[in-house]
Amino acid sequence: MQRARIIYNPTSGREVIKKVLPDILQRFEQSGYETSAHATTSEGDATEAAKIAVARKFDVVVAAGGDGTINEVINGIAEQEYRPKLGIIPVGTTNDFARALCVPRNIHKAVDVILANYTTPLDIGRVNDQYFMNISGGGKITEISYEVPSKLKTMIGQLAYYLKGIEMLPSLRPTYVELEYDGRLFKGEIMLFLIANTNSVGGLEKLAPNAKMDDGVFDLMIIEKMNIAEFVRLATLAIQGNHLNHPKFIHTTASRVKVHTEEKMQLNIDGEFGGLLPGEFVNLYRHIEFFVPEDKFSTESKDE
Ligand SMILES: Nc1ncnc2c1ncn2[C@@H]1O[C@H](COP(=O)(O)OP(=O)(O)OP(=O)(O)O)[C@@H](O)[C@H]1O
Repeated sequence: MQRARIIYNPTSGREVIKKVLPDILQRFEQSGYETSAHATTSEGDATEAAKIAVARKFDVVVAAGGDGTINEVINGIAEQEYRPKLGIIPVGTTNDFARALCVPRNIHKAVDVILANYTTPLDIGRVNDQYFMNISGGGKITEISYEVPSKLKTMIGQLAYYLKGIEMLPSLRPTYVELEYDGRLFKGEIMLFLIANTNSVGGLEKLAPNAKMDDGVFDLMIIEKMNIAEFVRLATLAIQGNHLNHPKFIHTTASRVKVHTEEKMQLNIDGEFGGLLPGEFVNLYRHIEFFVPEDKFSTESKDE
């Protein structure tokens, strides 16, 4: 019998997961899984719970929460030799991973995806000793999201990020960086750089429209020094997907990126604070098997 471990964050999003957990457990049991659940207690606990699930050789781990929880679970699995298959139940404030994986935000439909039992191996990013699924980056603007208190996030959701973003804009300033990527070099002042593994970044689905999760490369985006008015204009273009030809927007792909900075620059990993740069980003090719909807993924992966 297959064994599944559900790691859920009871505080994610609007705290709905707690109420539906018995139903979810029952659905897994009815599908033939022996299932147990772990409620996370604090920051980092999902990583520990995932490591324990690996040690106990669970066949399937399900991460139920927002992007923060899913990132923590990935951090518990990615460095291990035995890696259970990973399912996602998105119940967070931001669910960029789920969007990238085409996993529905309806809890029962997300469970349907897992129980349909179709998986595909996807790339995972590593920077220094941390892992990310969606996006990493640095620059003054990326220091926004984790300054939003989590209470506020639960109350007003996504809007909190935008309000905080607007408030932070005047403090946006360029930083000098040196970026070495697949043997090439960029030197200069930038507003921010982003290293994306998926095309779903902070709800901007057209930011890296061609990013694929199983090609072994990141989309590297560099926004060169500009004034705030220009930056706001570029951000507006990005929402519509019309930013790619902007003269100060550099867009390329790379499987390895090394970043050096002279002044302190914070690293953002999947929307959370990830320590300070320098850093080396490595794409781990098709590293974890994810449950995904077959109709959205099967043709894509068969071609390659
Ligand atoms: N019991 C808990 N109480 C408080 N915080 C917790 C608890 N369990 C986990 N956390 C922390 O909450 C953080 C945010 O959770 P999560 O990402 O699941 O939800 P969210 O904040 O609603 O959504 P998102 O991160 O997508 O915005 C996690 O990174 C984790 O460190």
